[in-house]
Amino acid sequence: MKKKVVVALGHRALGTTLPEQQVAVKQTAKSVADLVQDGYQVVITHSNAPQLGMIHTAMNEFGKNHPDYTPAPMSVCSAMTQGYIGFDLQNAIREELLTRGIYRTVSTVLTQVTVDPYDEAFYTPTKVLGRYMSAEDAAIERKKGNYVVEEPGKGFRRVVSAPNPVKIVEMDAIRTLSDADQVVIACGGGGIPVLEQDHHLKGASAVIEKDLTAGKLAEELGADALIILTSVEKVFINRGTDQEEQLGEITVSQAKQYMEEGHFGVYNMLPKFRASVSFIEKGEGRRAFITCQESLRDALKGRTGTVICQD
Ligand SMILES: Nc1ncnc2c1ncn2[C@@H]1O[C@H](COP(=O)(O)OP(=O)(O)O)[C@@H](O)[C@H]1O
Ligand SMILES: NC(=O)OP(=O)(O)O
Repeated sequence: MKKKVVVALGHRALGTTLPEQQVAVKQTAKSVADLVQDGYQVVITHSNAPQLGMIHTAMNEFGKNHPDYTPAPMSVCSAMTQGYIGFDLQNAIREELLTRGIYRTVSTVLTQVTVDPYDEAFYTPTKVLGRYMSAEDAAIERKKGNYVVEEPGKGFRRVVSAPNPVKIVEMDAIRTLSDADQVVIACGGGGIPVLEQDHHLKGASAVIEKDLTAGKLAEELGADALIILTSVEKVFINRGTDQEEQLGEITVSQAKQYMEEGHFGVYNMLPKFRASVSFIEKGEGRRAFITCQESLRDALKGRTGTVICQD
């Protein structure tokens, strides 16, 4: 039976603007095609914060002078990011696979993920989003009930809540496509956050941390490995000090110890460890890889990357 992997793509794999994205996905497609060629079943998820900021600004600010252009809530903009990224990504992967003589359907599943309305995150928004604003624009946002933070010397930015993922609504569809050996892009941007209200799913004004959803997706699929592709070949402990050290293969217990000791950025590297540890602890023989695209094949052969495995 083929091994199944969930690949979480970070900012570098996508770029930010459309021209950047169209270049970046070509390289990303090579990494994904390598995995397919090496015999893995691949399910992909990806970041979306810069794209969400851009789309939200376009939908809600530039339309002000056009009464026919109505604003769109964060959840709708999140759905747009899945389409905007999925379109380029699935076509780049399809093209790369065809170039290698591999015929495989690649599709993007518009995915919703439920969140808990009482999640603590709704009381303390942390996810920074969108363009830098002037103090005047920031005051207008505050009047609308939105949160903003000041980045000294740069300006103000929106911050939204980042609740934990609870349930992947379209999980059966993702599993069915993956079991049919198709390449699936799902849960983009951590999934469109929704609140379950009986039969109704109400979009939430939030952004789910994509690494946490990637871990949940890998758990639900019973994947053999969670691969988090980011901007570093290996993760550091004591980063930025003269004690700095790169992490190679470590156990879950070691990972937990480093997390407690505060070696990882709270909003960037820590979620990758939280996702990895949770995924590994919920099944047998699972591994999590944190590395960059260039090192992926070597990491899977045990030559590089930060690899977390069972104790
Ligand atoms: N201990 C650490 N080792 C390596 N990078 C770290 C560490 N702590 C924080 N980081 C930061 O995390 C970044 C990767 O996280 P993030 O930007 O969220 O990535 P991505 O978009 O790839 O998911 C690195 O570029 C680095 O700046
Ligand atoms: N949704 C999400 O976590 O996006 P980023 O990785 O771009 O922050």
